Amino acid sequence: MIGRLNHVAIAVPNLDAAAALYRDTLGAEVGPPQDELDHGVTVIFITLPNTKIELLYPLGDNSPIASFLEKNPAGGIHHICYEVEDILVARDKLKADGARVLGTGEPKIGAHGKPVLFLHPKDFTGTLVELEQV
Ligand SMILES: CC[C@@H](C(=O)O)C(=O)SCCNC(=O)CCNC(=O)[C@H](O)C(C)(C)COP(=O)(O)OP(=O)(O)OC[C@H]1O[C@@H](n2cnc3c(N)ncnc32)[C@H](O)[C@@H]1OP(=O)(O)O
Ligand SMILES: [Co+2]
Repeated sequence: MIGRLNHVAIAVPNLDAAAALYRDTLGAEVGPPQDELDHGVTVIFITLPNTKIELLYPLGDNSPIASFLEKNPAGGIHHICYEVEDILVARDKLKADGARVLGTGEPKIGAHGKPVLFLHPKDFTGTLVELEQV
């Protein structure tokens, strides 16, 4: 059901410092910051030859990454995002198999303008999974 790896997201305590590390030290193609109010994060995408890295920084009072950064003050890998062809078909199959879909259970529009959903990390070997319809 899942397709390509769309991105690996890393929560960071300092977005500018993380962007500089990827641009200047690692020589990667680093995009501009995007505020995603609906998701409570500011993101920067880093384009690699075979996938993307999504740097995440909290935005607003109820950011879903706030407690993650409290527990991991230096930052860390927050989620992985897999592409799916039909997010509702994928959601319904996963729910039928017992997986917990986070939030309202309805897709939201993600940073690429496409529908996304999140799956509980406890149901996926301790890894928060994002699905993005492509
Ligand atoms: C920019 C848009 C979009 C895109 O297009 O790419 C994005 O990527 S937005 C990214 C931010 N959005 C989200 O993460 C939404 C989904 N996340 C959530 O709903 C919550 O973060 C969460 C996963 C339900 C966790 O909520 P939280 O309040 O932090 O709960 P707990 O601290 O109580 O955690 C419960 C339990 O789960 C473990 N946990 C939490 N986060 C992660 C994680 N990222 N990876 C692995 N495990 C995680 C946490 O440690 C707790 O475990 P126990 O202590 O053992 O109970
Ligand atoms: Co993401």
